[in-house]
Amino acid sequence: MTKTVGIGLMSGTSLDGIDAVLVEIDGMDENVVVRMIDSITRSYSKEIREELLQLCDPSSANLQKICSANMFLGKEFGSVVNELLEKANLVKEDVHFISSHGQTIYHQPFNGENQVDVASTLQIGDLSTLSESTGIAVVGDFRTADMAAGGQGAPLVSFVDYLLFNNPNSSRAIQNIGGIGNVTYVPKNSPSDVTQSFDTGPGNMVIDEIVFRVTDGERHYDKDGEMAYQGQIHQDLLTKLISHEYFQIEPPKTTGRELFGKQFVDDIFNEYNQLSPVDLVATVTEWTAVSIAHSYKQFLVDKGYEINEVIVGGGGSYNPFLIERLKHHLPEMTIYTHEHFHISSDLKEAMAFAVLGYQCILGKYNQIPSATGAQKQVIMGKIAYTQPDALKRIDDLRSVLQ
Ligand SMILES: Nc1ncnc2c1ncn2[C@@H]1O[C@H](COP(=O)(O)OP(=O)(O)OP(=O)(O)O)[C@@H](O)[C@H]1O
Ligand SMILES: CC(=O)N[C@H]1[C@@H]2OC[C@@H](O2)[C@@H](O)[C@@H]1O[C@H](C)C(=O)O
Repeated sequence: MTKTVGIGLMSGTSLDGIDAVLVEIDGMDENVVVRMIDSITRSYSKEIREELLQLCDPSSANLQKICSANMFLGKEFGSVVNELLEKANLVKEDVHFISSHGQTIYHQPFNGENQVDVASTLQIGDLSTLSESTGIAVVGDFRTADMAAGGQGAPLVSFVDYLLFNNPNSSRAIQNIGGIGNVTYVPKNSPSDVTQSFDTGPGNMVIDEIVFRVTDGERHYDKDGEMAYQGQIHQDLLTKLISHEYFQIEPPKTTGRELFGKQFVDDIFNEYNQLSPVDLVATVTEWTAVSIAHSYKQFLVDKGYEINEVIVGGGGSYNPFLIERLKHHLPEMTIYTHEHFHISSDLKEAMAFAVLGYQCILGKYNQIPSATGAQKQVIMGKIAYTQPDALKRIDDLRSVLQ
């Protein structure tokens, strides 16, 4: 093997499925270059999605099921990797490492009430199981290291956003619209320690849950914004949604299903049960666009941080209604999707995790404290292998590159 070959795995908060990308990587730190060779996406079946959704909610989660799902997902991730290798005509000996985000089932960025209830995060999908089922060394469980250094454990892709989008002439907001929305602000011509990052609020999470309920489980997202286009935005509901306390919190900040999950949608249905399904979908989609635009204004532009370009990624970038509304609310900025930069909006996070895992193996920092609120730089990730040849391939990589 002459080039470094890695696999990035992402299973995000939308719980739509597993993205796997095969990449070639050269250089490191600010000189890292990543090129996608192949990819696959495996959607979670309706049953698996429902099971995982239950584990994300403390009122329905069950300890035995969390324990089992951790091993189940390790195997499932392994089977996705093996399918990708087959598709690309490669064998395990051709790959140095896998880097896996894991499935977040709970994320608590702040300490709770008693001394045990500390800030914490849990991504499942056992690393040893994944390594054993593929024969390849695995890096995973990134978020805890950032939290151990006082960070919020997210957003982590900010490190890679900085490397990919830092530009001498343009200040950029790199906006992910997955289950949750998050932004990385990369001011023009700046070192990485001025990069800021935070979760802007809901991405598709609330839209998806509403679509699932109003279609009796037939659909789990608003494909191409079809429902939203047929609806009217309901001002009263929109005003209520925008007044959510999350939007007043100063960055760095992160959120998730704990705030914008089933309970949140229950409350909307209880109070606005007279609204038509399409009006509900139009209104929560508008809310996602408004929450992004307001966050930029409140936490960046009003503080003197100019934004010239917005580069949107994640599944929400395929919702034309959402993108139209974002353009409407941000008329002074040029809005692109990642495709404009020859990067797949869908697969960018999986690619980003491949880079984070690569840096970890090389003993290089892979996090930006100003983006997560950590007190210092750390190397995020844990490495697992179950066979000597898997270890040998990461040792070879280190001896060539370090
Ligand atoms: N054609 C489309 N039209 C509308 N929405 C779409 C389309 N394709 C994808 N989406 C939305 O994108 C979501 C998936 O986005 P993505 O895969 O970026 O999320 P994720 O990685 O799970 O989340 P996160 O980044 O929060 O961890 C789907 O659940 C759906 O709501
Ligand atoms: C705890 C957790 O899984 N957070 C996710 C989630 O999904 C989007 C947003 O909230 C972001 O903060 C983060 O993921 C991306 C990959 C990140 O860390 O950059």
